[in-house]
Parts: sequence; structure tokens; C-alpha cells
Amino acid sequence: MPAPDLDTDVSTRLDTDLAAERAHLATSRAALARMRERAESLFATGDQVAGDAYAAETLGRTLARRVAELADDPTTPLFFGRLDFAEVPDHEATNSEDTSSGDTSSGDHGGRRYHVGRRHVTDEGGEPLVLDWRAPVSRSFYRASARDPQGVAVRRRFGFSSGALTSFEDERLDRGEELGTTSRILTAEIERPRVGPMRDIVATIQPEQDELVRADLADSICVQGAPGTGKTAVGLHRAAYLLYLHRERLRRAGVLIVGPNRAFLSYIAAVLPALGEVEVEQATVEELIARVPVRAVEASAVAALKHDARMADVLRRAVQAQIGTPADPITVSDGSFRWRIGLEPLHRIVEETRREGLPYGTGRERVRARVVGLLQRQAEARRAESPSDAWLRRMGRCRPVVDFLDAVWPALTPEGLVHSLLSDPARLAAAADGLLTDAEQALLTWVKPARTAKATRWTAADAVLIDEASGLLERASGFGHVVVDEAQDLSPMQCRAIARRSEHGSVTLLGDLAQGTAPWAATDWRESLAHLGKPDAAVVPLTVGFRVPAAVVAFANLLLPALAVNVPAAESLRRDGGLDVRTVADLTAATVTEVRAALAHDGSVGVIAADEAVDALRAALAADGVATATADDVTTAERVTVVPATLVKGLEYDHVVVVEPAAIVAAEPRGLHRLYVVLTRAVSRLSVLHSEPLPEPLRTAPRQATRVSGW
Ligand SMILES: Nc1ncnc2c1ncn2[C@@H]1O[C@H](COP(=O)(O)OP(=O)(O)OP(=O)(O)O)[C@@H](O)[C@H]1O
Repeated sequence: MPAPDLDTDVSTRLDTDLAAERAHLATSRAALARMRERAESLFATGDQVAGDAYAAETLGRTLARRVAELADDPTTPLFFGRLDFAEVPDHEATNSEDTSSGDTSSGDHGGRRYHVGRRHVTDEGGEPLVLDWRAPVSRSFYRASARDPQGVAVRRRFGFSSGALTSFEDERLDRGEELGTTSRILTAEIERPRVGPMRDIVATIQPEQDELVRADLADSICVQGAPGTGKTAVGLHRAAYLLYLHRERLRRAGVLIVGPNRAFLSYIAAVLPALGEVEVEQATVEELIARVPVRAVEASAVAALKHDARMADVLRRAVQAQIGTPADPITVSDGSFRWRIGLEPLHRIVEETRREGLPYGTGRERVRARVVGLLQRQAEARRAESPSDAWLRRMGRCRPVVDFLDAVWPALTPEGLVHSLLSDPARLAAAADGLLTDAEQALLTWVKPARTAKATRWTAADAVLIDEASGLLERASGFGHVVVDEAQDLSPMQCRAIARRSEHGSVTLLGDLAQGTAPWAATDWRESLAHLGKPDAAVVPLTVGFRVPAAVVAFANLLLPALAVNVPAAESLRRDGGLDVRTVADLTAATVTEVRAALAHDGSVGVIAADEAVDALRAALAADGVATATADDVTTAERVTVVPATLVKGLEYDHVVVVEPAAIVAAEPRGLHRLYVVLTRAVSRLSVLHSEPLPEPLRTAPRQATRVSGW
């Protein structure tokens, strides 16, 4: 008899396994479709079963969300992994069958097998076909290792192509096998050419990322990560995870994602919906605080001063200064009687309320209520019965009481307060005494103030002051959790604006001090965290890069010593891709040629130049027949995007062409930091074209092109 052919055996077994997994995928898809149909039919009949209009609306919203959550994108795999828990000897087994338990030891799950995917899918009997990646048991998919298998015997990862299951990869953790970052499926995911908006990374979240994603809701954390280490991905997945675990609480309070600009927000907008989370607010800080239209710009020194934390004290004092001392007693007539409140109780009311430290607007109402309370007591004493609510309301609004309030606790608007402070040097001097120098006060004072707040042409920094003032007057309603991306660029005053919106919630702060380009960019995370009201949050580094190829990281890292920040250097997981630095005579012509060459490869092409050079490059490409998109148009069919250097933060392109680094550096005070951002956008290849000399720190780079295989 011939010897058995081992290879054939193995491949037959693989084929059988693959067929079984495909069948499981088909079953799961059908089950998901059934779940969705059920949700849709409930949605259709929702208003008939709900008792009243409010209940119908609430139910309608819940069901509509449920329907959206259950959407099945045929190009996205429904599951991407499988966990086979080791059999547990009888004497060690427990009786628990609870798959949602937090304990993932094999004691609970011994002998069981779970597919892990983007959402729960159950069969008609309620048995899980796919477990949500956020379920406690799924944690082992990301965290189990050969050293700590957590009861997992085999971890399986699936390879997909256009939604079809094409391969799998097993790690026999029970036999000490572990692929880690050498996983073929992980490598393929990281190295895939990029097109379109950002995608989720649920299939390949790394253990150190998972630790951040699954941190407790109560924990505020700050992630310092080099470019491409997955900070944005971590923040978005953390939002999705927290919503899963604390659904009701966070739905009421809300989750907010703060990003640097609209182009960035459009780029990340699809990630959470793909994970079934459709109710997360995304905004820039400017949008968050937009109480007034911004219609003017000002000198950068003035803006920088307005972003300084001392302005919070100046504004607080300016508000306090509005509180006066009662000068006259109050005399009120209600038509039948005259009532009088003497100076002494009025002093007491104002003092007591001041000491309570309430927001100013609430304080004004408290004073009014206390004055009316005194009138009420007098009325009760005289008439031996309580006055009606209408009488109390009338007293609160009557002229003598309002005049008294306007004199000692005048009504304020945030805009009005800032307007009066910046147009009146004496008022500013009183509030800023000992906080701002005379020169700084002069810098702040408007030369030609508008007559009213309404007529003022506000700047972006004024809006920050107005938001601070607004926080002093009224308490803002906050979010349950706030994720702040590119947080290194937040000024102290912007941090405070976010703090007001997360006072009773937690924050995930994501950023890279080396990428700070704002004039007030952070140099120490502890300071930002203090302004955010979370001084004790842990600062956690991420150092493994998933975007930028090693050769490109090495080139960009030449800038690090010049950036004056203390950050851990990144290492890249990517050995592919490459770098080509070239002196050219005609920048525009060279850019067109480079873009044409880049189009021969798969993936997106990003041309990044100093802002003022962008229009001409776009025109030159158009003249050569290359259509281009703008950075905020993430659904574009065009493969080439021309991006001004100031808008490229957080974005990535497969092939990046950087045009004239010296011009990018020269365009702004923190130009070298900007260049560091620009050089770290490439997923596969970076071409640097220059006719002026390279900025100093880059001159030590090899002059020859560092083309790596596959270019
Ligand atoms: N675990 C992972 N598996 C696969 N891809 C990943 C993983 N982590 C990050 N990535 C990918 O790496 C790229 C960079 O991620 P991301 O944009 O989150 O990094 P970042 O740290 O926010 O970068 P930057 O500092 O430039 O803003 C993205 O394409 C992301 O999908």
C-alpha cells in the first residue's frame, strides 16, 4: 500500500474546514437578515403597540437604531475570528454556561467554540452564532497569548476578500504557538492599499491597543502615540466598546468625538456606523463652542493670549466684579399692601449667594427667589395664609425687585461680558490686575470696539473666551465620554471648554506632542490633563506604527531632535514600501510626473504642499488630465487628492508626494512640526520633491533614493 500523502491530507482538511466556516458564515448572514427583518416589522408596527405619542417616538427611535445596527454590509466579514476553548477535565469544570460572563477562563467556556465578529448574531433558538467583539469572552481573542492562553486552545483568524471567506490561520496556544505580529492576516490588513475613508480595525486590534479600548468607563486616559500607532483607531473603538457596555447610561449622556477639522471628521465618520454605533456626535472644538459667528482674524500674539489659561481667571473676576452692594431697601406694593425689605437682609442675601459659588446666572435667580421668599413671609404673617404662585411670580418680576437685581446682580450674556471687557480698558484692568501685564492688557483691548456685542466681528479666539464666560454664567450639560483626537493642539482654554463638557464623564485624550502645530501646542500632557480637569489620568505610550513604512519613519524621525519634545520614538511594523527624496528643477512638472507614476500602483495618492502652492498644483494636474479631489471629499472616485499641509493631520494616503518641504516649514512658526506630520502620512511610499535645499535636520538623509522592493 502506498504511504499516505500528508500534504494532500492537510489540504483536504483545510478545504473541509474552509467549507465548514463558509457554511457558518452563510448561516450567520441568514440569521442576521432574520434579526433585521424582525426589527423592521417591529419598527413598522411600533406606533400601534406604543401607548402614547412619546412612547411611540422613543420606541420608534430605538427600533430605527436597532435596524441600522443590524445592517449587513456584504463586503465586510460578519466574523473575523474564532476561539476554541480547551476542554476542562470534569473535576475542574463549573456549571456556568453564561457566555456573557466576564470570566474567560476555560472553566466557563471549556470545550466551547465562539466566532467573534462585529455584532451578536443569534439563531432562532437564541444560541450565539457570532459574538460581538466587545463581549467579555471576546476579550481573549485579542489578549490570549501562548504565555497566558486564558483557556483558549486555538485562536483562528479569517482572511476575507470582498466579503468572501478565503483563508484562515490558526494559533495553537495550547501548544505554545503564537504568531503575534508575524500573522499573515494581520500583515495583509496593515499593508493593504488604502482608498476612501478610514476603516475599523476590530479584526486585528493589538493587545496594547485592546487594553486602552477596554479601559473602564470611569477611567480617563491619555495616549501619547507616534504617527500611525493607531490612536484614532483606539479612540473610536473605545467609544464603541463603552457604548456596548454602558448603553443606556451613555445614550442618555452622549458620547462625543472631537477632531481637528472637517476633513478629518469626514475621514473617520464611517468607522462607528460600521461597528453599529450610529449615535455618536463628532465635532471640531470650534463647532462645539460656536455661540457666535467668527468673522474676523487677529494678530497671532493676541489670539495666543486669549488662549492662555490666565484668561479664565480674568473672566471669572470680571463676572465677580458685576456683583454689587445693595444701596437701598426694596419697597413693593401688590395693590393691597406695601412691603419693605431693609438693607441688612438684602446684604445678607447677596453675600450668602455669592459665597455659594453658583454659576452667575443661577446666582441671580437664587437672589430673586430669596427676595421673594422674604416678601412671602411678610405676606403670610400679615394675612395668615400663603400667597398664591401667581402672586409670587408677580413679585419676582415687579419693577422694584428687578431694579434691585439689575443693580446688584445684573443680567449678563457671555457675549456682552466679553464685549465689555475687551472694549473697556478700566474694566479689563480691574479684572486683569496682577494677572496680565499692562502690555498684555493693551494687546487685548480693541482699538475700535463695536458699539454692541451683536455688532462685534468676533475672532475664533473670542469664541473661546465667550465659551468660558458662558460656563461662568450657566452650567453646561456634559457628555458621558469624550474622545479628543489630535489633542496636542488644544490650548489651555480649549481644554477647559472640553472639561466643561466632560465634568461628570471621562475622557480619552489622543495625541502626539511631536505633531503639535498650534501656537499653544502642548509640551507636557500633565498640563493638558490638568486643564481638562482630569489631572490623575494615566499617560500611556503607543510606539508600534501600523501606517508608515520603516524607511519613511527613519527619515521623519530625523526631525525629532529639532522638535523639542520628549516622546518615545516609534518603531514601524512595516518593512515594505519605500522612500524617494529627489532634487528637481521644475517642481510642478516633477509632481505631475510623480503622480502619474504613482497611479500605476493600487491605492490612493496624496499630494501635500504648502497651502499657497496647492491651487497651482491642482491646476497643473488638471491640465495634464489628472482629476483631483479635496481632502474632505472622502467618498470621491478620484484617486488623487491634493492637500494643503495644514489640513493633512490624521489623514493617510497610500503614496504621498511631498512638494518642497522648505516651503512647508517656512509657512508657519511651528513649520518643522508641520513637516513631521506631512512626512508621516504615507502608507506605502513617500516621494519628497524639492528644488530648495531640504530643511536642516533632513540634510543628513541619504541623497540617493531609498527605494525598497515593490516600488
Ligand atoms: N491593530 C491594527 N490593525 C490594523 N491596522 C491598524 C491597527 N492599528 C492601526 N491600524 C491602521 O494604522 C493606520 C494609522 O492608524 P491611526 O490613524 O489610528 O493612527 P494615529 O496614531 O491616530 O496616527 P496620527 O498620529 O497620524 O494621527 C490606520 O490605517 C489604521 O487603520
